[in-house]
Amino acid sequence: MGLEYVFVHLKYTIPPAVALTLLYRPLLTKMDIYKLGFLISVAVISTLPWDSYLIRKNIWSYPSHVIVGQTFFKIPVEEIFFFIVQTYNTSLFYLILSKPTYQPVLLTAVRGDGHPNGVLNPEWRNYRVAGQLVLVGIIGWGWCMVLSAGRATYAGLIIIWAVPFLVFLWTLAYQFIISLPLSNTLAPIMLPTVYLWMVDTLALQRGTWVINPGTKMGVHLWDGLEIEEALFFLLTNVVIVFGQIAFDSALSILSAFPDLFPDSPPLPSPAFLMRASLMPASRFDENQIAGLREAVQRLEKKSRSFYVASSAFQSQIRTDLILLYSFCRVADDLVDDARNPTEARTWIARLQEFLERAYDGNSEQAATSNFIRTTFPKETQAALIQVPIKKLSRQPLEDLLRGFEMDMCFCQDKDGPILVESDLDIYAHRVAGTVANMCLELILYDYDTHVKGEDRQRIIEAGDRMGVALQCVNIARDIAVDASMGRVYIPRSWLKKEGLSASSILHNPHRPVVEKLRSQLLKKAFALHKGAKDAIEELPVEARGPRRVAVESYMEIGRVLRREGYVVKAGRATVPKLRRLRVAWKSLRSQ
Ligand SMILES: CC(C)=CCC/C(C)=C/CC/C(C)=C/CC/C(C)=C/[C@@H]1[C@@H](COP(=O)(O)OP(=O)(O)O)[C@]1(C)CC/C=C(\C)CC/C=C(\C)CCC=C(C)C
Repeated sequence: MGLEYVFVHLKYTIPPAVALTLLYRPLLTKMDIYKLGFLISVAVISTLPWDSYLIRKNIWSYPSHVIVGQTFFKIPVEEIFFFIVQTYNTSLFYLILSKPTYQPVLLTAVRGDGHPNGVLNPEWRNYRVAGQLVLVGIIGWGWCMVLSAGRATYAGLIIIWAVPFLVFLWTLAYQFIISLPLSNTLAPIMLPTVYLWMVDTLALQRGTWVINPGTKMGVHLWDGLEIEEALFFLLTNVVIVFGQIAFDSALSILSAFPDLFPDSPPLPSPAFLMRASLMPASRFDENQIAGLREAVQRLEKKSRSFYVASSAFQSQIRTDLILLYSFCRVADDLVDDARNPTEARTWIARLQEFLERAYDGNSEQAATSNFIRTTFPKETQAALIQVPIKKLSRQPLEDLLRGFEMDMCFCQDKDGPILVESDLDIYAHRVAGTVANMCLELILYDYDTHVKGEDRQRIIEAGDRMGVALQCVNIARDIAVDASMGRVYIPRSWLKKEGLSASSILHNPHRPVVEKLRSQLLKKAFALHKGAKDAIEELPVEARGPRRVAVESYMEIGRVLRREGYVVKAGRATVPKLRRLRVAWKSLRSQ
């Protein structure tokens, strides 16, 4: 009995596992644990018979003085632990590096000749087949090596065992494997591979495991690293990363095409995921994918805070929040960017009609889509068609439109609708409390939580107050921008106390006393934030960190505004990128 192999783990595989776990822990979701558990089980089950065969055939061996002696099917327990820890570490690399990527937009609808809706991206079919042919060719080559029963045997055995998994995973997820950035594919493969190559070099040199000279080629990648070992670690890491990608591809299909899978559960079974993966790409709705792309671009362009926050959410809720953002943004912009008050009112009336149709149980979805296509500008249509209306109640959307109507009052009356602080509360509730309400509805729906009755009401009310807090920060930030649009959201009663009127702000929004009013708005915002933030901890555990990121990234604008000499871009105080990332990280870690 020996502890040599145990020390390899204690020194080289467990420390990175601990470090990666600590790094990823704030973002770890039930779905990640499910994915990890599934892939580790597959790795162990599929490797056991192969490894056992290799040991029985004496292709590799473990001297008895380096292992503790406990074996399963002749495989030392340390070796079985290796399958687990390697799959775990490489998977965590992938999870960390792929987090910023919003994957559903990488799906591509593919149709060939003879499809009733016409040909679309036919070259993708060639990519799939070409990949399959190359991989099957490699398997054939591996068989020849094995059949030669000579020095290429071990290399051949590695190939005929690992590459069939790759054919399968390529077939399921070739679109993602091709389209994901290299930081999500090549990096999580190569970083652990090169590291394991170095560990393997040490282990072979120390004789922790030994390869039979008769079945290896004797070629070294570098001094001390047999080419077979290099190939083994490379291929196994490719299988692990492709396995993760195939999982994500299925989840993306589920979140991008809810109509194809209306019964999708929050944690779909492997069979359900397989059904999604095997959905032919000819059935993907390219308009839906284009709509998602538009929505993400809109979010990235218009709100850095919510864009950063969105990457902390997992697949389904991330998609729904992005679509909700897109709808709110488009509706707000239609009204704000109208050329005159009549046009703005027309947009509000049309949005109202959209709501009536969307919530009318007798109205066909196709008829609503048709109404949108004939009534709204092209670039806004997808945002309206794709808003996850089935998961949202009607009242907050109605109230949001009433909030936009309040904005219209500035056109009739220079003093506007915000006379006293309670008017500010009503306005902020309508344009932001409602948004918080809808975000919470989506979270509670997507995580399938059973928060009901008083508990649900308490969370929704806290969300409303948090929305009002965020809106106060928004108003404090935009005093000058709003004034340029003829709007003053600071209550007249506050202005009066400073001897001012709405006109004086419109005339000069940079006068020194404005800083005092800005502080007053921020004081209100932070008081509301303080009273509401604890309710975030009552949300489903995986939504807490990301929700904190969304709220805190926005409140950070308020913190920046409280400091003297803040940086202003396009008339607005901004939070520098590094600081935004620091806030996101801190919010994720605080429990
Ligand atoms: C992570 C992610 C993708 C989140 C999306 C959130 C979302 C749907 C935001 C919609 C934003 C929007 C365009 C609304 C229209 C009305 C409006 C302008 C509201 C103001 C937003 C600020 O956006 P921006 O700075 O881009 O606005 P302007 O350039 O000035 O036009 C608001 C300040 C409202 C934002 C309010 C929220 C997102 C609510 C957040 C609070 C919660 C979810 C509640 C937290 C939970 C508890 C239990 C306390």
